Amino acid sequence: MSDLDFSKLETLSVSIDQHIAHIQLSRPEALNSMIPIFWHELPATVRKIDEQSAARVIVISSQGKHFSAGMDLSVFTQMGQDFVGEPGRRAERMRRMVLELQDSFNALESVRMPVLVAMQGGVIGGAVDMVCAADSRYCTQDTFFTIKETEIGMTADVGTLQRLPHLIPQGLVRELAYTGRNMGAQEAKESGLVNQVFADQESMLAEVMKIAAQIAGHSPLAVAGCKEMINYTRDHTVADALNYMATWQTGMFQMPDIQEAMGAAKERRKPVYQELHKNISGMQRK
Ligand SMILES: CC(C)(COP(=O)([O-])OP(=O)(O)OC[C@H]1O[C@@H](n2cnc3c(N)ncnc32)[C@H](O)[C@@H]1OP(=O)(O)O)[C@@H](O)C(=O)NCCC(=O)NCCSC(=O)C[C@@H](O)C[N+](C)(C)C
Repeated sequence: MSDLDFSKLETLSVSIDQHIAHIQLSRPEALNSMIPIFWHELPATVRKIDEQSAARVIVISSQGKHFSAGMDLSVFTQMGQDFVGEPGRRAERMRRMVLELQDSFNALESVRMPVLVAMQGGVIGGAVDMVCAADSRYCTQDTFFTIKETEIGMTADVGTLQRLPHLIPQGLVRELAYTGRNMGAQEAKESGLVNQVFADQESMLAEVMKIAAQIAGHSPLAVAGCKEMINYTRDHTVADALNYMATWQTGMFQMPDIQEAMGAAKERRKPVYQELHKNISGMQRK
C-alpha cells in the first residue's frame, strides 16, 4: 500500500505538519459510519504515515456531530446476503473476515508512534473498538460511548472486549457490554477511559495538538520504545516485560539522541532528532 494517495481517500482526510499527522474521519453526512473501504483505508494510512512520513505522533478526530456511528448499517444487510453456502466454509470465511477487521485497528497499536483520539458526539459500536486501540483518548462534554453490538444481537468482535478491560474497571466493562447503555463523557473521565473532557471540539483539538507537539518534540526512538514497552507489559508478566526491556535497551540505548537532548537543554534550543528508519530498500510492503 506504499502507493496510497492521501488525496484520494474516500473516508479519511490526512494532513501532516510539524511531525504531527492528523487523520480525520471525513464522512460527516453519514455520521462517519464505517463502510467496507474504511477498514482498508485506516490501516493503510497509518502504515504509510509510519513508513514514509516524518510524523512522530498521530491525532485522529472526526468531522460533524458524531465521532462515528460504528459499522454502516448497510454492511449488515450485505453480510446477510453474502453468508451463504456450506456451513464449514462459510464459518471459515467469517473467521477470516473478523481477523481482517481486527487487523485494521491493530494497526493503531502496532504503529511505532503514539495515537491520540479526539472525540465528539456518539462513539458507537465499531468506533469503541477503534478508540480502545489508541494510546490516549480525549472527548467533548457531549460525547457518549455505546457498546451497541449486544443490542443489535451480536458480540462486539474487533477489540472492545479485549482492550477495554485494560482501560476501565472490569465490572463497568461488563455492565456496558451486557446492557449496551450509553456512557457519557464525565463517566468516561471518572473511569479513566478518557484523559480530559472539553467544552467543545475547538478547545479539545487545540489542547490535543499541544500534547501531540510535546510528543513530537522528543526523540522518536525514545517514544517508540515507551509505546513498545507499555504495549508489551500489558500482555505479559512484569518479569517478562523487564527481561524484554533489558534486551531492548541493549540495542536501542545509543548516545546520539541523549547527547542531542542534553546539548539542546544546555543551549536552550529545541533538540533536532533523526527520523526513525523508513522502509528498508527492496523490502517495501506492496
Ligand atoms: C448514531 C446515532 C447515535 C445518531 O443519532 P442522531 O439522533 O444524531 O441521528 P439519527 O436521526 O438517529 O440518525 C441520522 C441518520 O443516520 C442514520 N444512521 C445512524 N447510524 C447509522 C449507521 N451506523 N449506518 C448507517 N446509517 C446510520 C440513521 O438511520 C438516520 O438516517 P435517516 O436520516 O435516513 O433516517 C444513532 O443514529 C444510532 O445509535 N445509530 C445506530 C448505530 C448502530 O447501530 N451502529 C452499528 C453499531 S454495531 C457495530 O459497529 C458492529 C461492528 O463493530 C462489528 N463488526 C466489525 C463485525 C461489523
